[in-house]
Amino acid sequence: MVLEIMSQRIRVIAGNWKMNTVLDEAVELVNGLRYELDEIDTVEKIICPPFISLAKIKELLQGTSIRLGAQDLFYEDKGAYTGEISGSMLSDLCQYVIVGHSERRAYFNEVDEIVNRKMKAALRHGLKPIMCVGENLKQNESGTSESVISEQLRVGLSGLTSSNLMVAYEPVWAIGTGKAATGTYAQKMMAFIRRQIAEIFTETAANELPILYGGSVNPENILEMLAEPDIDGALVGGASLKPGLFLSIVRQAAKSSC
Ligand SMILES: O=C(CO)COP(=O)(O)O
Repeated sequence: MVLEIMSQRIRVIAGNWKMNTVLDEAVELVNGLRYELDEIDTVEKIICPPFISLAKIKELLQGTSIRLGAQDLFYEDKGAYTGEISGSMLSDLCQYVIVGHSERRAYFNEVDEIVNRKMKAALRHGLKPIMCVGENLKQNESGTSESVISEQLRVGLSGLTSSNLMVAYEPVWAIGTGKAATGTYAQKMMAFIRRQIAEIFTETAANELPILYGGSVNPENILEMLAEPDIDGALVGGASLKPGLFLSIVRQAAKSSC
């Protein structure tokens, strides 16, 4: 029964380029990836470049199976919010948007209430949000990981009219450190996340919703992650900037598809 439900979820590998690549470099990176990535059809492949490259990359990806995502959005639709980018601006450029990444929570004071407003804005504009949750090192060491994540989910997902989204579990201590969580630990946390989602939405929604692991994912550890029943894919940072590494991760994910 569990296996049957699992097989209904798709494999997803998303690349979060963060604040890397000027336009020319972004074009070069996409050109180095798109033909080979396009051929892999059992994985949902998403790249999330900086805002300024989205329009150009949209053109380069036209007619391919590679999806485009933004790294953030603002919760208002338009107006006097200097520097911000709204869901309405993104909706004809990309299909996905990362919301509540731990770097935004840490450096830009994005509290759960803001994450929630951004989730609503994304859904309002037909974008599929990838909502990030995860504990930091201190919370991990003090044994409060589950309560931290539970609160992030409860507030972040409150009042949503749709569960057409993904969740990324990214333990902050594993991001950019080269120290990925073990598959066993990530599975434990992600099974917990799925149970929380069942309570917030429904059992069916929880079974259908892809949950991705993020934090030092590379070609060496991707299979360990994907062998776990509640890990449907990965949100990849550093390794998504290297075409060879990203392709290797996606290829392995394709082989591990049910
Ligand atoms: O933050 C991440 C993806 O959103 C993970 O980054 P790294 O893969 O570089 O650890």
